[in-house]
Amino acid sequence: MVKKEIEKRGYGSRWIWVVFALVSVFVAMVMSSRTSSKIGFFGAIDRVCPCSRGTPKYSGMVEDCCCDYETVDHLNEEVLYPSLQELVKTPFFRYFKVKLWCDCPFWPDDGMCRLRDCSVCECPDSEFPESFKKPRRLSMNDLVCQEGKPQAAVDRTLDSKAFRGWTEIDNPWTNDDETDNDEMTYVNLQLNPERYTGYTGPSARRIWDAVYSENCPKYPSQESCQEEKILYKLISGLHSSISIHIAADYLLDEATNLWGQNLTLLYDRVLQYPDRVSNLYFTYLFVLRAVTKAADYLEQAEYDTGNPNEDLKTQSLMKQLLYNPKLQAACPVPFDEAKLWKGQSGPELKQNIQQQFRNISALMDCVGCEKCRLWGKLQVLGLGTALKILFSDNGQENLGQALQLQRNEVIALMNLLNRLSESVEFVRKIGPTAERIIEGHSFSHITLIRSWKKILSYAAANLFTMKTRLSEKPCSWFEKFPIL
Ligand SMILES: Cc1cc2nc3c(=O)[nH]c(=O)nc-3n(C[C@H](O)[C@H](O)[C@H](O)COP(=O)(O)OP(=O)(O)OC[C@H]3O[C@@H](n4cnc5c(N)ncnc54)[C@H](O)[C@@H]3O)c2cc1C
Repeated sequence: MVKKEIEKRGYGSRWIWVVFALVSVFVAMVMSSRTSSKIGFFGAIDRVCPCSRGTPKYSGMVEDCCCDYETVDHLNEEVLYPSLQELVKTPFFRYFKVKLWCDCPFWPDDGMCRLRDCSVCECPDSEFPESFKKPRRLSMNDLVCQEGKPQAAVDRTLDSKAFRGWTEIDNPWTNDDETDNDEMTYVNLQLNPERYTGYTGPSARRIWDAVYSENCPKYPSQESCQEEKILYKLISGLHSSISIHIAADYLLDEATNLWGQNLTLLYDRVLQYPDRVSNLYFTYLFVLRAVTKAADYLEQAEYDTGNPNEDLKTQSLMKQLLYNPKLQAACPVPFDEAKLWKGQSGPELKQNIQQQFRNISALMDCVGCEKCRLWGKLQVLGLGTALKILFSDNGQENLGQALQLQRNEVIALMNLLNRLSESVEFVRKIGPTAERIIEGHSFSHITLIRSWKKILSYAAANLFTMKTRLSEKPCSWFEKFPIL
């Protein structure tokens, strides 16, 4: 009788639909979580329709610059990125002179100072030609010193060419005394790519906190003047670039030594904060402006490493880059430095900010991972060189007369520009895909879980009402269950 009554009222078929709907939601959830675990950080790129790009997220002028996002992307992809990739491989640009000691002036009692002894492991002089100025080869002790992480140690192997020194003039924006001394070592940058090293936790956090809170006035604050904002943006842009390199070359599986891209990290640390992306573009244009401003100086510099063929190639690559017609036409003045340090307080402000930047430079000696210290020092010196180029003419017409650069500064400057160019290219190429995957992924998860929870609580609370409503004249599922 009951069965007949159910059939007469049509409950049977309707309940089947309810069960079917619930099972579908469940299956969809399972499928989604499976897909996402397969997606993980990688591999999902093929699933995303390349046509659904929509309008670019970043458009218009890069803040405080004279060039828009689309132009930067285009110029970087077409001109700068390929040229810089070639340039940094040349013998002149691949060796960087650096003091790798952990010689922190701010917190001498930090436990990481145990790194100091390990970082300067002296090797027998007979291992290297005289001209190498005491380079040091990686020893087993070095590995022990990198907080147990071999990927954080710097490979000090050099090839058989060294170069002649340039003038040695101190950079007022940086802390290090760049003159040659026993503490300096030459590093082949090509053997030490900037990538994931496993350096994380309180030691890394302490450096960034010190950089931001102690040296960079908090931003955005209303009182911040233009120059202070610029210092903040330079540091933030550099920080974004470091994070992007970590994401682009990440140790996915330590057991199998598998390296690849970590899109979640890219999203979590950079992409989800549009200001960090725009600060990257700002820093890139700032450094590019310094390079183009010093074009005449850089063109005439001596790129002599004792290898005439390679040195000619370096000179020619530099010229191609500095006087590229596309660059000159599309973005002739990427950043206008003339508007800074104006007014009565200009000179004092400049001195203060110079001191702040010197502190940031000194903080690089506190970085508790050798490879991070290497790239941190190189890039801060690169920024210091850009600042020196942009702000050392004091309004003089002829920059060439006021400017004198060290070889190491030029190496740091061009390698920094290359790092930033790689980051801009990575964001352009991978950014939209990473955003779609991560945002779509979390959206589908959250939406499905919420729907599922709502259905269960709705069903529990309204079982009786639901039964009554189902017995009414059928209508659309959406009218019956507005929560869907
Ligand atoms: C000089 C230096 C070089 C390093 N180089 C490497 C390296 O080559 N390889 C490697 O694996 N690790 C490197 N590290 C460590 C790395 O930068 C991170 O500190 C580490 O991976 C831990 O990351 P986190 O998630 O705690 O956030 P962190 O990147 O440490 O950021 C700390 C805090 O700074 C803020 N922040 C983050 N990014 C920005 C930004 N772009 N602008 C403004 N604020 C920001 C956020 O509030 C964040 O919580 C380096 C660290 C330093 C200080």
